[in-house]
Amino acid sequence: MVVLSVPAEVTVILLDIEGTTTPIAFVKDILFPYIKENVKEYLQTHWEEEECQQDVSLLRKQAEEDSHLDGAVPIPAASGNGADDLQQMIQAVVDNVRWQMSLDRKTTALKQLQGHMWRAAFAAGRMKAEFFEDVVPAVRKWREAGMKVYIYSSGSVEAQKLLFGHSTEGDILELVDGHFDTKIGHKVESESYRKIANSIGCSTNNILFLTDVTLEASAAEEADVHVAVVVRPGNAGLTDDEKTYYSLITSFSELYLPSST
Ligand SMILES: CSCCC(=O)C(=O)COP(=O)(O)O
Ligand SMILES: [Mg+2]
Repeated sequence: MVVLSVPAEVTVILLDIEGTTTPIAFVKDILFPYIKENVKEYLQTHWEEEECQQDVSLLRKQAEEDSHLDGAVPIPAASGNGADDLQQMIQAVVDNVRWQMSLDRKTTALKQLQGHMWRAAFAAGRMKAEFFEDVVPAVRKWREAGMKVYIYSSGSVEAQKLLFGHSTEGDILELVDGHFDTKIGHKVESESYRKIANSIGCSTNNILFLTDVTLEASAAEEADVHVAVVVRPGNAGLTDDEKTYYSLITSFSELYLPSST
């Protein structure tokens, strides 16, 4: 087995979710279709609720920022003109959500609504989150060795907690010391990793970030974070240069902590 030694200065392991702890297929074949199929009904049922209105406001703001993009779907402001107007607005939100999802956009607005929609499905036991089989044993071992374990995903913190709280391995939320999402910044921007270190109270070089996306690895590395690229079944392929440049792991069990036995 290939072994990757974790530098002695590392005290925090920061984990991506999709493609790292969790198969991309679970996200693409279960989580995302649930949104596409249920978004209209969800909006119709919850429209009057404060939380839903906040989600729509954020989506409308995002739609304004996206107005220059090809195929962007605007969300009109409410005119208060009856049921037809409401149905048109709901349809605009549905079209906007589907358009963003067709591009796999990671906007905070989209991720916030998705998190709220998954809440009911997880709570009702209609979904259980999948984790690769090496994840839970490795995370337990790292924590026993004194490491802190944090999550940084484009999925909202609320969605992250749903996944860890309702997994095929049971409730594994207690294995995580904290969560970050795009509210701290986008994963392809190095400033986000400096802010994460600051929020945890450590230096960036105390962090090892595991991700499947080399653009994220590159941004983290620019901030002096240690990185390893995770190669899982179903992940996007890497170029030869990426394979040479980055430390690669195919399982969390390949990480060797000098402090552990
Ligand atoms: C944690 S919620 C489900 C996944 C998701 O919506 C997503 O965008 C995953 O992005 P990641 O940064 O974990 O690759
Ligand atoms: Mg990922």
